[in-house]
Amino acid sequence: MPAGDPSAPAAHAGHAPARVDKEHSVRVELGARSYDILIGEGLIDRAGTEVAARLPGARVLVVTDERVAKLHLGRLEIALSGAGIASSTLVLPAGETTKSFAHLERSVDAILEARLERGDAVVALGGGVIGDLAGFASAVAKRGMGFVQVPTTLLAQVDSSVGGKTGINTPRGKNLVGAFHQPALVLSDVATLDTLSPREFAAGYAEVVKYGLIDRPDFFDFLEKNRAAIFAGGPERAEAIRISCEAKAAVVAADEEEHGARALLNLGHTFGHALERAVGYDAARLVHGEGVSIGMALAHRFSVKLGLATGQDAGRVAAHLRAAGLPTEISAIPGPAIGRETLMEAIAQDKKVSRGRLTFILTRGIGRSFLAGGVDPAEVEGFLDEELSQ
Ligand SMILES: NC(=O)c1ccc[n+]([C@@H]2O[C@H](COP(=O)([O-])OP(=O)(O)OC[C@H]3O[C@@H](n4cnc5c(N)ncnc54)[C@H](O)[C@@H]3O)[C@@H](O)[C@H]2O)c1
Ligand SMILES: O=C(O)C(=O)C[C@@H](O)[C@H](O)[C@H](O)COP(=O)(O)O
Ligand SMILES: [Zn+2]
Repeated sequence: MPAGDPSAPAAHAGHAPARVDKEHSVRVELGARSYDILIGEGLIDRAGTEVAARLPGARVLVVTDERVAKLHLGRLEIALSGAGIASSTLVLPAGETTKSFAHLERSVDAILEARLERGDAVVALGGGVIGDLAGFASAVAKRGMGFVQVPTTLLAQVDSSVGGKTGINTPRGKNLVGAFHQPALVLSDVATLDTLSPREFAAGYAEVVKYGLIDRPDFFDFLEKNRAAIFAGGPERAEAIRISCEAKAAVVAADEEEHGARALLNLGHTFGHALERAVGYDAARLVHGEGVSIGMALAHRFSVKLGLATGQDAGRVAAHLRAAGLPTEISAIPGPAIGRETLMEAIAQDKKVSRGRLTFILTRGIGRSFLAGGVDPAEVEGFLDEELSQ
């Protein structure tokens, strides 16, 4: 259940992480816009040479948040200047509420103030909030300029830094304003995860589990066997990041702008995004990965209710998420109770709604998720009433 300050630093699981002896590289195949995802220890120190190799001559604006700036910005700035890259920096407040029009305006203004040209680049150093916001700023400033992701949360390393979805929230819903804009490089320094709070590490793990639940049952088995090692920072952590990136890269390569199969990556998000909006994006109550965890548990239980999946599979999924310290019930969210109408209103704004009809990602079992269009709102309401009465 969500509890405590999501940004309180602590070494998760209290273990000294084993060093990863191997780097991984995953390619996102998008023709002329293909790019590498580099995964390994200490990669931030190589950021200057890796950026210069892909964007020769570019100057950069680094966008980060206050927490990440204190922990990891210095090394990035040294790496950039060491490679002869001129940089300026914008430091924004940490947290989901930074994905706003106000901070988009600040970010674009910083790009213009630095007199960056279209061939220059924005470098996002941080979690998914900074990646989504800075990526969107780089998509709209000068109608699109260079963009590099240096993700520092597990969630960003396995999901948000890959695939080019950028955007901001509005009070009416999550990510309702945005653009597809692919990075030129994703540089995932897994050592940055050592400073992440246990709560934020667990939140990112929900998106890792998601890939197993979509269509990789073997990966779900791997996660069941290796969860403790992943949380302790062993080599299995980088392995799980690599497999997650491979899974996402394959989906994105097949359907970059979500005309079909990419929507499977939204497993758990129809409910999850509605919950995030319902709490006003208040991280003290719920962060994105926790919303996805509850949403995936709900999607499995909803599938059981519709006669599609077995209670045994839904139970196995919820048990794994709970063992990782993640919430699986709406009632686990602290604070005032959330009403069915609030959730239905948010669900009606979901971007997968087509001609007024709801689309959910449902499942026939672990690793057997599918897109279900035309879901009856009355079925959803009945299901939510059951869930909210518990
Ligand atoms: N674009 C996509 O495809 C995509 C995919 C998944 C999620 N998202 C979005 O990503 C966002 C969530 O991202 P997130 O979970 O990374 O949240 P976040 O960016 O808010 O980061 C979580 C917290 O961790 C702190 N932090 C970041 N790196 C740290 C580090 N190395 N050490 C210590 N603290 C650190 C941040 O300051 C913040 O307080 C949501 O807005 C979600 O909608 C986007
Ligand atoms: O990359 C995708 O596609 C995803 O759906 C990944 C999700 O984990 C992520 O939260 C994404 O931002 C959701 O996108 P949205 O289109 O539902 O806003
Ligand atoms: Zn997500």
